[in-house]
Amino acid sequence: MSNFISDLPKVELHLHIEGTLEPELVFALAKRNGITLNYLDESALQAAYQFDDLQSFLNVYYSGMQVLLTEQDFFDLTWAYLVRSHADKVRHVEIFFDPQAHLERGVPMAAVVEGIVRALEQARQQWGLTSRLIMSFLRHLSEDSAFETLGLAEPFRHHLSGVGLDSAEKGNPPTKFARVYAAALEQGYRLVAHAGEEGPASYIRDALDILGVERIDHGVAAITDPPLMARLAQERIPLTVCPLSNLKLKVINHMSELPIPQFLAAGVCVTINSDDPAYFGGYMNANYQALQEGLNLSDENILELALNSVEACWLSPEEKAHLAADIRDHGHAYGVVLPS
Ligand SMILES: Nc1ncnc2[nH]cnc12
Ligand SMILES: [Zn+2]
Repeated sequence: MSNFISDLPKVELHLHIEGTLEPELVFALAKRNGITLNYLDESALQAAYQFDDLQSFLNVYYSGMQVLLTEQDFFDLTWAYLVRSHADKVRHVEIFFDPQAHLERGVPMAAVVEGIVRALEQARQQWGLTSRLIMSFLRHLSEDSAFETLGLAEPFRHHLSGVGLDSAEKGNPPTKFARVYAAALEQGYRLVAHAGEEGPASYIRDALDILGVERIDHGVAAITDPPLMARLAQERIPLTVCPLSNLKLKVINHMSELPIPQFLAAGVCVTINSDDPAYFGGYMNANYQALQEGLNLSDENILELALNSVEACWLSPEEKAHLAADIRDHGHAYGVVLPS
């Protein structure tokens, strides 16, 4: 691991907290909650992490999270992620959670949100690691279910910065959630959505034009649509790309295929993130490192990607300026300087 990457201050904008559930914690929580698992041990579970596409991953992801039942479980899950992220020099994180995947198992919204928020608050007090929380709707479920979830979130509204859209993309276009997004906007939520991961570039357009999102999660399919690329660059609409995820889910066959150099050259505000790091082979440092090696990126490119994440995040302008200065100082210490 290069020191330039490992010591670089980072911002993570695309992270599913349920996707940070490491095999070790699956077994510990199963034991605590009296749940019998279908796997003999941690290595047998890890061996199941071979995916052909997004759906094959989602099957394992939804099955794994069944060990999460109590507020303490969600605290422990989130805290374990924050410890790893702090070690990776992550200074700010915007976290997705999937309430419907817990509500349908009888876990109350309060246990989920309060457990996550307690860990986020502890990280802020202990390390100054800041965060935002984004409630994601599962796009394979109905519009009615998304509306019901939005209603159940009302008592926790003050903990939630935005809403997102995830799960199986193909066949579940953004248009299905147009009315839910309009209602969320009305309630003051910021809006993001997964689009153009396995789905077409037209889903990215629809997420922008019909849902009104300000940021696209993944968005790699934009590379197939030059006018869309020009628009993303012109409007500086951020893309939260997840390199190891794209590789593991076979969105690309090799890291050298990820269009990061093209996005940077076009002036798109592209960012690097870990998505579901327990399943895809690494957290933030591992994603930056695999990307630099696979694409022969310069340290200047890496610095630009880190600064893009600051631009794209939801901190205040003052907090952003402070973090960007720390990132530029880190570059200076290594002789890596970008025009401001
Ligand atoms: N990469 C991903 N795409 C869609 N839904 C997800 N849920 C968790 N990870 C996801
Ligand atoms: Zn994701």
